[in-house]
Order: sequence, then C-alpha cells, then structure tokens
Amino acid sequence: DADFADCVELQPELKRLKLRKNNWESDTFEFDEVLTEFSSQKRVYEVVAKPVVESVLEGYNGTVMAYGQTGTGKTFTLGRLGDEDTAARGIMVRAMEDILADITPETDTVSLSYLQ
Ligand SMILES: Nc1ncnc2c1ncn2[C@@H]1O[C@H](COP(=O)(O)OP(=O)(O)OP(=O)(O)O)[C@@H](O)[C@H]1O
Repeated sequence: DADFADCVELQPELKRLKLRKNNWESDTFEFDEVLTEFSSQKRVYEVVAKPVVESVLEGYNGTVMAYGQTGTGKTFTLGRLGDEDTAARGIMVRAMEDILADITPETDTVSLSYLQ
C-alpha cells in the first residue's frame, strides 16, 4: 500500500537488515550474510550449506537447519528437487551432489535419513 513504508529493509550488499520503527528511528543489524527474495538457490547453497558440506567431507559433523514461520520457504529452500529446472534445486540435492562427487564409492558409505 502506497501509504505504508516497509518496516524491514534488506541491504544484502552491506550484509545488513534495517528495522524501521517510524519515519525517523531505525535499528540496523549486521549478519554474516543477508539473502533476499531475489537470491538464487545456488547462492543460498553456496553461502549457507557449501561450507558445511566441505567440513563434513573433511570429517567434521555438520548441521543446516531451516527455522521460520509457516510459508516462509523452508521446504522450497531445502527440499526442492529441481526436476524440470536444475537452477531450482534446493540445499539437500546440491549437498548430495557435492558429497557423492567427492566420495570414493569403493570404500566410502553414505547413509541418508530425512525428517520434516
Ligand atoms: N525463494 C523462493 N522463491 C520463490 N518462491 C518461493 C521461495 N521460497 C518459497 N517460495 C514459495 O512460497 C510458498 C511457501 O514455501 P514453503 O512451502 O517452502 O514454506 P515452508 O516454510 O516450508 O512452509 P511450512 O512451514 O508451512 O511447511 C511456496 O508456494 C513456495 O513455492
């Protein structure tokens, strides 16, 4: 609505999120990364999950957790298969691709479980 300004402003290039209290007061928060609705699935994977996958392949444990209000895109971001459009692939498919590309099938075992 033209009469109302957004109270949340994303500044991805500055890695900042600005919360407007009113026309003259706001709080700014800095994050490791700020992704917007225009961020590609590839970018989200590279920023959020790829470093975790790389650590796992070096022998560490890793967790990627999506937390948020219903309808905010957790399933889309994590679980999309991207059957028709490979650019749409979510974090889980991309992580499996990277893991399977790195392992030695003769000696390594990969097991997978999924809970939503
Ligand atoms: N990055 C995105 N780009 C385009 N559409 C998106 C994106 N993320 C989510 N959507 C769309 O928003 C809607 C809700 O997304 P999704 O089902 O992933 O939310 P959710 O957080 O998993 O919800 P719930 O908690 O109810 O399971 C879907 O129609 C989905 O296609």
